[in-house]
Amino acid sequence: MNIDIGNALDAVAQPGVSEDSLRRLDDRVAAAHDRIERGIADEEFGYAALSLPETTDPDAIHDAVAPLADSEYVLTVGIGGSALGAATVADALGVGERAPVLDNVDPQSLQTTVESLPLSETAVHVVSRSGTTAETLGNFLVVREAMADAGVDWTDRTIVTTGESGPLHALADEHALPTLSVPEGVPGRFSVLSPVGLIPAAILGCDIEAVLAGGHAGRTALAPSIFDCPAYAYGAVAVALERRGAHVNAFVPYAERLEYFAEWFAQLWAESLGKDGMGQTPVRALGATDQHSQLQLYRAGRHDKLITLVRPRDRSQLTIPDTEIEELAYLGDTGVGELIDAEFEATEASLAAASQPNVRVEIDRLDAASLGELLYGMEAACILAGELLDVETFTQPAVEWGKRAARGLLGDIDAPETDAITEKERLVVAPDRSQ
Ligand SMILES: O=P(O)(O)OC[C@H]1O[C@H](O)[C@H](O)[C@@H](O)[C@@H]1O
Repeated sequence: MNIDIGNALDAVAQPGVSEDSLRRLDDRVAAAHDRIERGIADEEFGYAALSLPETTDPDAIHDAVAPLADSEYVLTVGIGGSALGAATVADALGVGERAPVLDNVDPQSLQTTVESLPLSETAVHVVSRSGTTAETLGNFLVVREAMADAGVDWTDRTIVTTGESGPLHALADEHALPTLSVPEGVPGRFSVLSPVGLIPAAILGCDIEAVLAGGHAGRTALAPSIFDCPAYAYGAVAVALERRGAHVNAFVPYAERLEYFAEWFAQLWAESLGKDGMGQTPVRALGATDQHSQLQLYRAGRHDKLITLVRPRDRSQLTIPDTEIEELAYLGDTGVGELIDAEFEATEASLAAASQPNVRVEIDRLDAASLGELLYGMEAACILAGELLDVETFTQPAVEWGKRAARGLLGDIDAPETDAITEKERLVVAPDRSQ
């Protein structure tokens, strides 16, 4: 993974960061790097995520999924960090269509998804670190019943990834389901390089060892200076720009198969850094599609954004055929990859010409190893950003508040947070239907 931060410098961008400020920030990055290395060595909560490329055992994953190797589809049932990683990996490796995800509780789409799957050829991967998340368990109970109704033995087709205890763990024990652990000390949004993110890809025959090898390359690339370490360069520049007014981070991959990656990044950035009145708001976009919609704002709107442009350097070859239409002659014999790269470079230049800060992130190609490296790099960038902002990167109390309020409303727990729902201020405006 390479990062080009040239278009974030104050010589180009407004807001921008001077090279002098970057050099000053580098001292803090060196201290943060020491802190992170200590956290990794001591397997501290959160920091332990950065050792996953070494601690995740791909053989244990292969053994656990072996009984499900005949599956055409893998349905992941989870939410947030327990779903986005699996979807991101499967999508990026080209098996996304065979790896649907239930990460919401919309009755209509739940029903449509379940009805559309050949349940006897579908593996179900239920993931919940806590084992208590209402959306996940509710969805799973619906899927389980649909399987039973279709005459499919759900216990033969279900694999569970969860914490060391909790209701999901108890259910897995009771039915002797193959079970893997969400690694100790790793919050869901940092767990992609573990069974949480790798199981669907493994069932569908992808090279999970290569994903982990890419993560390992990211691990060995960590270094105490932003001028030597792409992941830290990204995290540090994002923080420096946020301090100067870039409160939004628009993450724009120029590869369809990285669309889910932008979703995964959004959770990582928002849940980890959105604290103490700080944190960039992540926005998801897709190049080149969203050039034809959002780019207007990114170029001519407020100077409150960092635009992160992501692309693979090598792409598969596909040529646009020659045409007899004279006005389109320039397209004939051009690679589709060349076209999207031209769009990428034009967008980057157009943002710079309008002094809008942007950063280029490049991977070699969209394969398992580069994906692992990119995932790891963004996690390290986020942890570094958390250190520089001095926030609690690995907790999410604001999310937990809402979870407790909802469970209280459903009568599961006695949660004081639930009172806020009944005490909500109301000023309802409805159409006047009296005439
Ligand atoms: O894995 P679970 O315990 O089911 O949690 C699933 C998700 O729940 C919450 O929304 C948290 O904020 C997420 O970080 C977490 O990934």
